[in-house]
Amino acid sequence: MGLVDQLVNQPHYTLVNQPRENDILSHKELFDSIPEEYLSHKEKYENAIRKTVLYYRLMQKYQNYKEGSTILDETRANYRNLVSFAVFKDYPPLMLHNGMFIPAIAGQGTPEQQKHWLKRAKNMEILGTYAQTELGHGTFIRGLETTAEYDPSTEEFVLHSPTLTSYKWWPGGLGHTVNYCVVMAQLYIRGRHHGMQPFLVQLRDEATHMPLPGVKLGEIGAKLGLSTVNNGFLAFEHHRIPRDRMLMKNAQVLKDGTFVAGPSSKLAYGTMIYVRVIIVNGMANLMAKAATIAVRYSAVRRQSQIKPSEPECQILDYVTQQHKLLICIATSLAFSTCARWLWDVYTGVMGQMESGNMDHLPELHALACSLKVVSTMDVSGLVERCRLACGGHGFMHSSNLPYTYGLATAACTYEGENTVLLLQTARSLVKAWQKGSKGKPLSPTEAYLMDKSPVPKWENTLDGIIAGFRRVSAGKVQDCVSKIDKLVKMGTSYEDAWNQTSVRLVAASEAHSRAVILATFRSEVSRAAAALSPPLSRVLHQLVHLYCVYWALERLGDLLLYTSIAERDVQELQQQYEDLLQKIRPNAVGLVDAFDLRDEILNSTLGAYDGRVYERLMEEALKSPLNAEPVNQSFHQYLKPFMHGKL
Ligand SMILES: CCCCCCCCC/C=C/C(=O)SCCNC(=O)CCNC(=O)[C@H](O)C(C)(C)COP(=O)(O)OP(=O)(O)OC[C@H]1O[C@@H](n2cnc3c(N)ncnc32)[C@H](O)[C@@H]1OP(=O)(O)O
Ligand SMILES: Cc1cc2nc3c(=O)[nH]c(=O)nc-3n(C[C@H](O)[C@H](O)[C@H](O)COP(=O)(O)OP(=O)(O)OC[C@H]3O[C@@H](n4cnc5c(N)ncnc54)[C@H](O)[C@@H]3O)c2cc1C
Repeated sequence: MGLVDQLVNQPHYTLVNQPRENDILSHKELFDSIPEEYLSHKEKYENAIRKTVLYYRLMQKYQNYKEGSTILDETRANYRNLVSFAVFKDYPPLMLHNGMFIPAIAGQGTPEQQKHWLKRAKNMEILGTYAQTELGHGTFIRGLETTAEYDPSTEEFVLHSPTLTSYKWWPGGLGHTVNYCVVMAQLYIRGRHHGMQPFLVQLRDEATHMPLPGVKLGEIGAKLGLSTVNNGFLAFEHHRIPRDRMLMKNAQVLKDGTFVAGPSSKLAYGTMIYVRVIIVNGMANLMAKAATIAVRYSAVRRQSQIKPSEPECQILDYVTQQHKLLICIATSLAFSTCARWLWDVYTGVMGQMESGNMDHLPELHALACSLKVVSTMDVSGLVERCRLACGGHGFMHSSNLPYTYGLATAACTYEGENTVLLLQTARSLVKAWQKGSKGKPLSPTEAYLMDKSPVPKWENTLDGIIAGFRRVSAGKVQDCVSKIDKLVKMGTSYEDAWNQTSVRLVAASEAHSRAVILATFRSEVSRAAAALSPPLSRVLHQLVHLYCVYWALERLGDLLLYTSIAERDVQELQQQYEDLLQKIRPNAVGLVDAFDLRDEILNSTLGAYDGRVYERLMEEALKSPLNAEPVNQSFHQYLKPFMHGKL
C-alpha cells in the first residue's frame, strides 16, 4: 500500500479485494502492440473501446465492494483505481459513465429511479454520460437553451434544441459510445419556466445503437488531449420522453403538469459538486505519476559536472532540479490528503441533506470550487514543470508526461472553468464577511475571516505561515468589500462594482484556498503521522514544511502587504527552504517509490523502476512505423524528383 494510502487511507474507503493489479495487468491483451500515437483518430477510438470492454470486464470480476459502500464510494473508487492508467494513457470513452452518469442518477433520481437505472448502469447494460454544456454556453448554466416542454395530454416531455448554439457539446462518450444520457434542460410547463432539470434520455437503440428518431449525434473532433474520450454533440428535434424520465429526487412534475419545487433550485447542480470533489483526488494521482517519472529520471540522468574534477552528476543533485521537483512530491501528498478530508466533508453534508438540513451546502460548494481550482491549476503547472525538468526526453510521448499534462490541464476547464469557480468561492467569502461583520457565526473554514486581533509578530514556523495566509485572505476579502462598498456609494451598481473588483476577488479566493489547504495538509499529516514510524513521520513533516515554506516564498508580496513579515524573516525562510531541499534529497527516490505506481501504470520510458531509460527510449523509437523501412516511399515520390529539378 503506497505512502499516500498509508498516510491518509481511511478503512471505509478501502475496497475489499481492491482490483488486484497483478490480476488485471497480467492480461496482456489489454495493452497495445504498437503505441497508440501511431494510430489514426478513428483507430485510437476503436482501440480504446476494445480495451475498455476488456478492462471493465476484469474490473467487474475483481472489484468487490465492502458491504455498505455507497454508489458514490464505488464510482469514486473507480477514479482512485490507478490501474486504468496502465491501459489508457488518455481517459477511456466510459470515463463519464462512472464519473457523472451514475453519480447523477444516484444524486438526482428518486429511490425507484435509482433502483431501476443504477442496476442497469452498474452492470453496463446501458452506457451513459452527462450532457449539460452546449455549443453556446458552458459556464452560464441559466443561459442553456435546450428545452423540455411538459405535455400533460400525453404525460411526456418534449426535448428540443431550438438553435445551433443549443446543441449539447463536449460530453464524454456522447459521440459514438453511450446510448443514454442525463440531459440538463430548461423545464417549461404551459409556457412557464421552472429552471434547469435533469432528464434521463435514451439516445440510441439498444440493439442497433442507431440514434433514435429526433436525436442527432456526433463527435466534436480532435483535441489537445483526452483523444479517446469521444466527446460529442447532441441535438433534439422535438424528441418525446415519458414523464418518469425526469430525475425527480429534488423537484417533481406531477401527471397533470403541477410542478413541485425542491428544497433548493441549486440541488440540480449537485453532480458538479461531487465531481469537483473527485477531481482533487484525481489531481493527486496525476501529480504522483509525473513526480515519479521526473524524479526517477533525474536520478538516472547524468549531465555535466558540479566539480570539474568529478564525473558527470545525477541531475537530481542540482539544487535547481530539487527546487523543481520536490514540491511535486509534497503537492501530490497535499492534494491526496485534502481530497480525503473534502470527501468526508462532502459525505457529511450529503448525509445532513438527506434529513433536510441544507445549512452546510454553501460552504461545501465553496470548498469544492476552491480545491478543484487550486489542485488543477497547481498540478497542471507542476506536471509541465516535470516535463521541462526532463529535457528533450520529457517531450516524448513515450515519457507519458505530455499525456499526463493533457489530463491535468483539461480539468482546469471542465467541471467549471477555474476563474468562474474562484469567483463562486469569492461570493461565499464576501457574504461571510458581511455576515461576520453583523456578529453572526461563520462556517468553520471561514471563521478566521473575523479574527480582528492585531497583526502578530511574524514567525517563520508552520503556525506562523498558516496564520499569515489567513491574514492575507482576510485582508484581501476586506479590501474587496471596501472597494465594492466604495463603488456602490459612488453610484455604481453592485454587479458592476463586483465586476470591477473581480481581479481582486479571484486573488482573495485563491488566498483562502491556500490557507485551507496548508492548514488541512498540516493537521491531517500530524494526525496520521502519529501512527507511523519516526523516520517516516520525520520525512512527512519535512514535506509539509517544504510545502508551507514554498508557498510562503511564492506569495511573498501578499505576506509583505498583510502580515508583519520583515526582510530578515524572508532571508531566513529562503535558507529554511534550501536546507529542506538538502534534507529531502536523499529520500526523493524513496518517496516517489512509495507512491507505489507500477511501471505499467506509469507507462513511461523515463520513469520505469529499473532505470533502463535509454534502452526503453530506443525500444519505443523502433516501434515507429517509419522505422519499418530504411527509405520511405516519399523519397521516390517527391524528394528525388524535387532534388533533381523535376517537381
Ligand atoms: C481527475 C478525475 C476525473 C473525474 C471525472 C471528471 C469528468 C468531468 C468531465 C466534465 C464534465 C463537465 O464539465 S460537466 C459541466 C460542468 N459545468 C460547470 O461546472 C458549469 C459552471 N457554472 C456553474 O456552476 C454556474 O453557472 C455558476 C458559475 C455557479 C453560476 O450559476 P448561477 O448563475 O445559477 O448561480 P448564481 O446566480 O451565480 O448564484 C450562485 C448561487 O448558487 C449557488 N450555487 C452555485 N452552484 C452551486 C452548486 N453546484 N451547488 C450548490 N449551490 C450552488 C451559490 O452558492 C450561490 O448561492 P447564493 O450566494 O446563496 O446565491
Ligand atoms: C476535456 C473536456 C471535457 C468536458 N466534458 C464535459 C462533459 O462531459 N459534460 C459537459 O456538460 N461538459 C463538459 N465539458 C464542458 C465544460 O464543462 C465547459 O467547457 C466549461 O464549463 C467552460 O464552459 P465553456 O467552455 O462554454 O467556456 P465559457 O463559459 O464560454 O468561458 C470561456 C471563458 O470566459 C471567461 N468567463 C466565462 N464566464 C465568466 C464569468 N462569469 N466570470 C469571469 N470570466 C468568465 C473565462 O475566462 C472562461 O474560460 C468538457 C470540457 C472539456 C475541456
